[in-house]
Formats: sequence, structure tokens, C-alpha cells
Amino acid sequence: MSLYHETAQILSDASKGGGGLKNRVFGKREKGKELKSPPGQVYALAVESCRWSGVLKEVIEASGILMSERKLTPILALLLVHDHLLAKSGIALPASHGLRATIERHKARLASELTRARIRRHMSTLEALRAHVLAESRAAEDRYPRWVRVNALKTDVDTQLETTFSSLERVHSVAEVMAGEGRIHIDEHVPGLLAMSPGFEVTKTAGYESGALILQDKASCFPAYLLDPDAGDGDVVDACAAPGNKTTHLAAILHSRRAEGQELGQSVFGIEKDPVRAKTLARMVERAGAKGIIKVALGQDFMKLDPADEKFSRVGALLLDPSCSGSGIVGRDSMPELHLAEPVSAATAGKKGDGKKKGGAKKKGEDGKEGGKKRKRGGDGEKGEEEEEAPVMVDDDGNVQTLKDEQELAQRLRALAGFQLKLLLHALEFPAARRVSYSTCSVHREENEGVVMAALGSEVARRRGWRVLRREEQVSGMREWPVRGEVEACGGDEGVAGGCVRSYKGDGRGVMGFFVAAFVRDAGEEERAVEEEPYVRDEEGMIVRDAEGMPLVKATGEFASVVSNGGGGRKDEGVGEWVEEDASDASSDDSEEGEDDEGEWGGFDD
Ligand SMILES: C[S@@+](CC[C@H](N)C(=O)[O-])C[C@H]1O[C@@H](n2cnc3c(N)ncnc32)[C@H](O)[C@@H]1O
Repeated sequence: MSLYHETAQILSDASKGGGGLKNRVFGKREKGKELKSPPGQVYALAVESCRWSGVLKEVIEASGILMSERKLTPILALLLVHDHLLAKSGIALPASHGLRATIERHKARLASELTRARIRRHMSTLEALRAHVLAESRAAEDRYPRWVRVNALKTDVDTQLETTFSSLERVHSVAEVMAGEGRIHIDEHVPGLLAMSPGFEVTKTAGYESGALILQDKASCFPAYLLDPDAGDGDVVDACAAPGNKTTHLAAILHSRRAEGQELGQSVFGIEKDPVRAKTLARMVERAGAKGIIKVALGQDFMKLDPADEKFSRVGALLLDPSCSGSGIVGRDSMPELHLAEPVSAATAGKKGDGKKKGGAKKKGEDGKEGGKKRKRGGDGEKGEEEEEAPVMVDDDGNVQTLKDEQELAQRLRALAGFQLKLLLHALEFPAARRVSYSTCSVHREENEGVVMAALGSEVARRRGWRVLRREEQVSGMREWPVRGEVEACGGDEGVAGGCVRSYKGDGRGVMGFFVAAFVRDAGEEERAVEEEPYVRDEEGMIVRDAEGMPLVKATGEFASVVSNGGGGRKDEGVGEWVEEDASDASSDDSEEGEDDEGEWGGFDD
């Protein structure tokens, strides 16, 4: 298959909702279905053709080439006409090749239609038109700044401002960053986070190469920062860790909070179920210089960890960022806008996929507060008619899947929420845990406030006293973040909603759609039962007893005495509680052991 057929296939699949373009080109492919053309060439042709598709749609339609060359599909025509008119060495096929001949037969007409399209845009030269097309596509991409987290394990903000970013102008807001090139802003909510103009090529800097700088959306920095672990929290678990942005962020936070000149006495357990993604996590940990802090569990299902395992006895905080619908993800790598020419006359132009703008992952004003990620259907509506939008989901690898309808979306959200809640309830079981953060890159309340409310109503939350960390208790920065949970989705509980942190893409704050809440634990029933217990315990947690096995009473400082209750049980005087029968059973067991055993009887079961 030629470069043009392969690229056409990729664009066609991607525009039907089959995944991000980069992923489609560079991602793993089934055996026997690998690309024959160099992937870099396919990707460049796809991106450039999409970028020019608005102009070339006009050229192709006006030239009538699709009418006279019936074998040309609109996508093939776009790719070939792009290279014919705009690529330095023209169409990358031999002169005798049929496809090339098909286009070159129309070269005079195509050239004159390109000139017309240029003049319509008031561009005096082809170079000016190139700059205009590039600027337009950047404007569509650049509604978001580049977010860069300065990795405290390797460097600090001041050093990076003086070196890597010394050419950038310091401004005071994200809006200012977006209003011009070459600007940088120190984020006011998350320490160590920088926003810069999208034109700045962070990935080409030495800081990025060395792992000192990590590309991470601001909202994705919220969970580790809101969890706010410190030396007193013991070990920390990242339950769904790959690729590892939040895991390495946790390590950086612990590192920066360690006592001066002291070794960090804590570990972060990076748990990841998918073995392939776990390898990515291991690479990221190494690159971030966090190997000494993070212990990666390759291919480990979090649900299969036993919270009671001695290994986790010091786990005081857990970060849970499970798989979700991905409805908050900003589609940098999704399908760029693709404008295709009508293949035939307007009368028959309603065929599926013809003449419609495909993909649309970057269309303006997309995904407001309530909306998920949507993709336009290539339906059969009239031109200009409001197109119905199909819901989509993005998996952990960035693959986009278009769903049939809202009903299918509701079903999928229910299943996801069930899975997310299961993981969250498991996290709440870790015996020493005092803090758990729960986050998703989804804007759907089912996966967010819905899961939080279900968790709050759970047996484990009641038993252990888990509640949502209130806004006023949150770390500085998160407290000030203005976008909070939906009150209605929290059953009208403003306190819980205020504790939830949200963000919405496209709202001018330059971040992805996101949700995070932290759970904290006061003394729950479990602990209260211990605290309210009337007896004194020794260092090993055993109730202190006299030779007869009677417990030492806190209130009186004396051993309880026995009174008959007339029913075989015994009443501890001064405490007013019945001691269970098995205690006397133990006593009789002892007597069976014989008099010699005096002093060895262990007393009541604690
Ligand atoms: C949304 S991603 C996590 C992103 C990551 N926190 C970061 O910021 O880089 C969810 C991850 O959870 C993993 N996962 C899903 N179920 C899991 C389970 N039961 N145990 C461990 N990992 C799981 C998925 O394979 C996926 O890598």
C-alpha cells in the first residue's frame, strides 16, 4: 500500500472515532498490520493535510476533480493535492504512477484554484498563505498553555527560570501567557508548576531530557498536592500509577518535605496492573530520579493487595487515580480538524462522511461544564444543520472510542463508577491510612461526586470514620482554587461539594477537565470503641488482669470484681458490662489443665 493509501486509511479510521492520530500512527499494531511507510512520514502527511484541509477543500471542489476522477476518494484527493501543490518535491510516487497522473492531469486548474483561495484570504503570496494556515491551526491548538512541573528531586524553580526559561518573559496570569509568545507564569495554586506559551519547545530542552522538567497538566498535579503527604504519614501508595506523573509528584513532595540533611524514611508504592504500562512507570521513575523512593509493583492488581499485609502496615496515605471515561482530556493528540471536499454534486452530497468536518476534537467551546468529550457524527444531515454529537470515551492509552448514544454512555459510566468505587473502598481499608485522594480526568458526576457520595455511605467509611477533607482544611493553593464540586450531585451537601475540587476544559483557566477529593479519617467507630473501652491495656495491647483474670478498670484504677448474674455470666462491678461466657470457658479450660498451670492462664480473649 502506498504512503497515500495508508495515510488515507489512518485518517478515515481516526475520523470515525478510532483514536488519537499519534497513537494510531505510532502505537502498537496487530501483527501483519504494521505500516509499510515510515510512520513519521505518514504522521507528517496526515497532520499537514488536515491543517490545509480548509483551503484544499475549496480547491478540490472548485477544480471538479472528484467529478471527473471517480476513483479518487475525498481523503485521497486531499493528500495527493496537498503534496502536489504544497510539498517541496511534489507527490511521492513515480511519474508513471496512476495516482500521480490522476492529479497532474488537472495541474493548471488546481494551481489557479489555489491562487483564488489565497486571494479570497487576502494573502499576497503563497508564503503568506502558509504562515496564515499555520497560525490558524496553532490558534486552535493553543487554547492551553504548556504546563511544566519542575521536578524537586532534581532541580528547583529559580534554577530553571535562570537557565532553561531565561529567554521567557515573566507574566502574572495564564491569560497573559496565552496572549502572546515567549511568556511564562509561576502557578499560584501548585508549588513548582509553570505555565508557558505553547510555542516554547520544552521537549527540546536539556531539563526535559534529564527528567528535571515534567510535562504535566495543572489539574493532574492536584491529587498529589491535595493528598499533602508528609513525614508523619509513613508510606504512601499510588494505587493506579502508570505512567507515573502523580507517583513521581508524590516522591518529589516527600523529598522536599524531608528534614534538612536527613534520609527519607518513607517509600511510595507505585502499583500498576497493566504490565506494559508498568514498564513505562518504571522508566518514568528512573528518569525522574525517584528510584530510591518509589517501589514499583510491575503488573500488580491493587485489588489483590491485602491491606492487612505487614508490608503496608505503615501506609498512611493513598492516591487513587483509576481508569475513567477520560471525558476531561484535552485532545492534543486527537484527530485534528479535517475538512473534506464533496465528492459529487450537492444533490448526492449527503453520503456518510462526505463534506462534513470530521473529528473536531479541537473545535471551539467544546465540552462545557456538563458535557463529556464529544465527537461529531458524520451523519446524513443537511449542510448547515446542527449535527448531533456522539459521546466518546478515551481509554488509558488515549484511544478514543465513539459510543452509540447517550444510553450506552450511561451504561458505561455506571460500570466505570462501580469499578472506581470498589477500588476506593479497598483503599479506605488500609489500617494505618489517614488520607486517601480519589481523582479522575472525567467531568461526569457519576464517576466523581457520585463515587464520593457512595463511598461516604459505605460500611467501611462509617466503621472507620472516613469523611471528605473540607475546603478550609486543604493545603494552601487547593483551598483557593475556585472551581468546586457540584452541590446537587452531593445530595445538596455544600460541605462535601466544597471539599471536592473540579476543573473544566475550555473555561479559560487553561487546564483539562478533572476531579479530585480527599478523604480523611477521624477516630471512627473502630477507634472510638478502643478509646471508650473501660479497661487498661499493656504495651502489647493486652488487657491488664489480676491473677483471677479480672480486668483493670480505667475509671477506678482497680481490678473488676465478680458478681453473680444468676445466669452463668459475670458482671464486672463498676463497669456495668457483661463479660462473655467464653471467658469463664477459658477459666474452666484452665482448671482442666490442672493446678500446676497456675500463672500460665492467658485470661480473657482480648
Ligand atoms: C488514569 S490511569 C493513571 C494515571 C496516573 N495516575 C498518572 O497520573 O500518570 C489509570 C491506571 O490504572 C491502572 N489500573 C486499572 N485498574 C487497576 C488495578 N485494579 N490495579 C492497579 N492498576 C490499575 C491502569 O492500567 C492505568 O494505568
